[in-house]
Amino acid sequence: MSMERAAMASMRRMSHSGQAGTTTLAPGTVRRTLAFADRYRTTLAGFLLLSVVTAVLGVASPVLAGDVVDAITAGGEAALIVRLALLIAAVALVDAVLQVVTKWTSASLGEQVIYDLRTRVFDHVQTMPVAFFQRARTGALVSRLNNDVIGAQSAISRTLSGVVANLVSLLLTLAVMLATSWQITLLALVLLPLFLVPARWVGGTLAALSRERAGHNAAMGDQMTERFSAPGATLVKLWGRPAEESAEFARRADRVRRAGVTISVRQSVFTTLLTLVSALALAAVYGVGGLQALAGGLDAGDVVTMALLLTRLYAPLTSLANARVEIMTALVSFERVFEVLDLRPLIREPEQPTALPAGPLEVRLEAVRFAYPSAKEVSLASLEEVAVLDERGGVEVLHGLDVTVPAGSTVALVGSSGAGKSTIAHLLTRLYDVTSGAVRIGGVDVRQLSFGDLQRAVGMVTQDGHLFHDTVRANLTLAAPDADDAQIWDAIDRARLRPVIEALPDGLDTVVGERGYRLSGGERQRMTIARMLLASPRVVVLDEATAALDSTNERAIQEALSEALAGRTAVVIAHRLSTVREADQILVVEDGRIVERGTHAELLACQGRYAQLHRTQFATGT
Ligand SMILES: Nc1ncnc2c1ncn2[C@@H]1O[C@H](COP(=O)(O)OP(=O)(O)OP(=O)(O)O)[C@@H](O)[C@H]1O
Repeated sequence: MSMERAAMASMRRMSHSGQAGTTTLAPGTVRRTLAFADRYRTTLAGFLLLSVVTAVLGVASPVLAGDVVDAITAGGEAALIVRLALLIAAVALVDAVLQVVTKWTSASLGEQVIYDLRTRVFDHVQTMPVAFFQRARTGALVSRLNNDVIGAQSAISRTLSGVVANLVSLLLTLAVMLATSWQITLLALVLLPLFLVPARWVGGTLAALSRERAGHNAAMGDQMTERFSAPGATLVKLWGRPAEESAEFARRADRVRRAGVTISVRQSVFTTLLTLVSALALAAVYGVGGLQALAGGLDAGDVVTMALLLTRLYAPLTSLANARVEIMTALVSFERVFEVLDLRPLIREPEQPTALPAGPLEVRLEAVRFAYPSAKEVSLASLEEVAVLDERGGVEVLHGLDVTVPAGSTVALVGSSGAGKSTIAHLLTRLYDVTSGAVRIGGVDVRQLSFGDLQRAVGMVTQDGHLFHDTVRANLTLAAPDADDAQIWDAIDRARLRPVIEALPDGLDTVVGERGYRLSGGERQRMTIARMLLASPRVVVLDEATAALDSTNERAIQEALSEALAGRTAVVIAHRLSTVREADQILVVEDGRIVERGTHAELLACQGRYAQLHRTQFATGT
């Protein structure tokens, strides 16, 4: 590698040195990183062996070149010169092959580390409770999976192996140089501070600048994802201040532009300086070496060898000078990955799950008390992008509920906003676990069920009817992947959706959802009903839409639901009078307690809270 290229490579490494700075690592990070690296020890050992062989070949070539010059000046035999030339060619050939093998080894190692970390983080994040996703910023989470994982692999594939390879190359070069001419070697080393001082200074300032640039880029990314999502863009159109949004974006883009120019200029000044210093050192080698050769203290070949070796001295030195910053940066990435892997999921699957009984299932809440978990229990400050986590939480929202929903019957939950109805629904589906008491399905505590059994037994239909950016078929068969077209159309018919799906450009294969074909609110709701019908759970938890639907939609949904709930145990957060009237039992929830229970007629007769709600909330219902 030429000195200039080495300097450039070293600069590139420095400008990537993002977050190191003065950061201190969590205790144990180094130990854990080494423990993690241990699984790659065979590949690492192979890589290091290759590095040693490459280093030996690297010094062999200058020594052989010197021998050629000596053979010429000594007026020696032609056969020796040919032999030496062939040897140089052989060294170059072996070196070329080893370069490819080394690249292959380090690339496989690096990609393997990325693969291992990525799949581990993804699998782990999937086990996190809903509360975690409600708090973490998606951008921060995605960055953890992308940037930090790549940063962490560089700790192993580049830094760990790079440091050793550079050290081997440096020591070998120095040894041969010292053996050839200790005076010239000392001279080359005296020039070293000229190399190292600017290298460290620029390394430090570039790291700070890169950090600042990364921060602004991340902020721009966040602004774009938030503002350019359909709901965000709508909000800005309706209420936002586009001029201020633009100014804010332009301010950040400008900072990125300025940081970019400064980084480039500093990099180029530094590279030029390095090239200059190495050229000066080369001049010194030729000058001092030439004079020594004239005085008979050195062969001409040694001068050539020294000059060639000098080009191999500074590259590993510059890399090693910045190794600390690089290692710290990579370790910080590792630490950030470990931080996510260390989060213990709040909702865990039992090791020995209990099986559910066959047939219709009773749902029972026994002395259920519940407080939403605090941020500390479910989240990380760095993923919420706040300095410290919100300490609040833990306030009890359900205060000792006892409810029994007999198998096959429907219970309607009514009450004012914030009373705790959705919270009850979350507990039935184990999006959260009770703080005390128990939720039992078919007599089994939900915490004793396997996730698969619980998911198959309890189906929740939510208000928002979220659809993935995928085909109608994929969205419907989410919980029933084996369903055939006949079953899918049957569910669509029962959800009163056939005309809607038939009118779509590609029928069942039309892409809907986030960026696909838009369905209306009522149509989306019927999609979720069709999904539930296909999955056919024995218990249905339903959060009725609060939004007023037009009468056709309303009737279609009502008919679909009545059919869907028939024969199943159902807990419905009711917003429509018709649902409430048809329920076998109505529970009035207020302030986390059940204040009244009975049928529609019974509750109206007692002229309490339900009667009041009936007059206000359900007055306009059908
Ligand atoms: N994720 C959460 N973290 C902390 N507190 C929450 C969370 N979700 C809801 N709460 C609080 O729990 C209480 C009950 O809320 P819940 O959503 O169960 O009410 P609701 O009866 O379903 O209301 P609505 O009819 O408006 O949907 C409220 O005080 C609410 O602020």
